[in-house]
Amino acid sequence: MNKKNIEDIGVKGKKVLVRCDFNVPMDENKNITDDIRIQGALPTIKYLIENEGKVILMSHLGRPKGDPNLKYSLEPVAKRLAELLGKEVTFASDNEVVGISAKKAVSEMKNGEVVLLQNVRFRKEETKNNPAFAKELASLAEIFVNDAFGTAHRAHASTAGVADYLPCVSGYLIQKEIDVMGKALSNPEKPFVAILGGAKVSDKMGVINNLLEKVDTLIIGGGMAYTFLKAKGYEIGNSLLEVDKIELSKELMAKAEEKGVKLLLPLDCVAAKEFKADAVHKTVGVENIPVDMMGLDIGKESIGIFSEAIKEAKTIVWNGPMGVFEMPAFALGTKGIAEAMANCNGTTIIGGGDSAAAAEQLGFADKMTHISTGGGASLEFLEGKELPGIAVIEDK
Ligand SMILES: Nc1ncnc2c1ncn2[C@@H]1O[C@H](COP(=O)(O)OP(=O)(O)OP(=O)(O)O)[C@@H](O)[C@H]1O
Ligand SMILES: O=C(O)[C@H](O)COP(=O)(O)O
Repeated sequence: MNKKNIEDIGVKGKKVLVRCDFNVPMDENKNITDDIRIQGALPTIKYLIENEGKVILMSHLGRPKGDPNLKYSLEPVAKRLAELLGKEVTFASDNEVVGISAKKAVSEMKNGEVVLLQNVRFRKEETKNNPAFAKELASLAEIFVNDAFGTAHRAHASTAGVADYLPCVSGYLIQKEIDVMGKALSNPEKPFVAILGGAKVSDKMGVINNLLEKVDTLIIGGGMAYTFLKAKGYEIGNSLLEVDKIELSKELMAKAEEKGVKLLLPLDCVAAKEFKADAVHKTVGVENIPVDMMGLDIGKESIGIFSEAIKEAKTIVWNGPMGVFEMPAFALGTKGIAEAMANCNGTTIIGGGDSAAAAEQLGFADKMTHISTGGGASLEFLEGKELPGIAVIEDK
């Protein structure tokens, strides 16, 4: 993708407004439980500091729905960021985001200093992409850097609207995300294998449809596999089923055949009586799922077949866990796939969300080529959609 980035624009002495995605998980005591998105923003922030820009950061956190609810304050992020940078980060706590303290902090900034604004979703106008709010944000700065890949699928005031009033370039995080995933989609080294899992077929329809145009092998596991198995005529007991997607599953299987894409579905599964961590369970062939049980993970045979396909691949994209990995009894399938990816020689890309969390939790994260910081955004990217936060970045 031929977009301008921060190196294409002079930042020395300039006020630079940077949209990050600091939407990080926190526990009830407001401790950040995973700071991967803050870490992901550091290269851009460090570049701007080193090149003597005045760095004004903004982000959303959670969904406060336009109310200044302090449960969603970005103050803990300012603290963590300061620790990671080893440098003071001034937090402008105005509930109206662009308020007295933000304006004062920005007007007093020296080159290389960092200010973080309050959660942009404290303003109702943010998610409506209101031009007046976008203009207010833009009035703080001279350059807009979008580095919020995780929010690039939202056309909001701070992700897209602000670009109507300021020159807009990308940060390193967005650039890396679009470079790695863009290359996998447009010019993948073959064989190209995609693995899709997670709960719902409906969430991934567009992704399956787009990837069928590009991959050599498509592996489908997780809860969504049962709708495909049902479409093939298997009885799936109490497993997850989207009845209204059975026809579509048939169409997608027909498309795979027509395109010469090898479609792999589970051959066996770990079936349980209940959706519970300590539920009675056993491994059965998919043709033998008892009527009173539900498939909560792929079985060993499936792990073996899927791993073989991964071993041969040169490009692998994975989105969605193979089973209910949050419960140890049903995490082996997801672990097996993560392990096969970690040990293969190809380019390995994890499309964010739950699969990224699973790879992290299971200890394979540092063995992957790229783990996207976007959940919904990476899905839309894999669907082949143009993301509004990327569309606004100026072309080279
Ligand atoms: N066989 C199954 N039955 C029921 N739930 C399942 C099954 N397999 C996986 N899941 C659940 O699917 C959920 C993940 O689904 P989701 O579609 O959100 O994945 P994801 O695409 O990785 O996440 P995101 O959309 O955030 O990127 C997990 O919580 C997991 O427990
Ligand atoms: O976590 C995410 O996927 C992004 O930060 C976007 O958040 P949203 O779904 O609340 O817009």
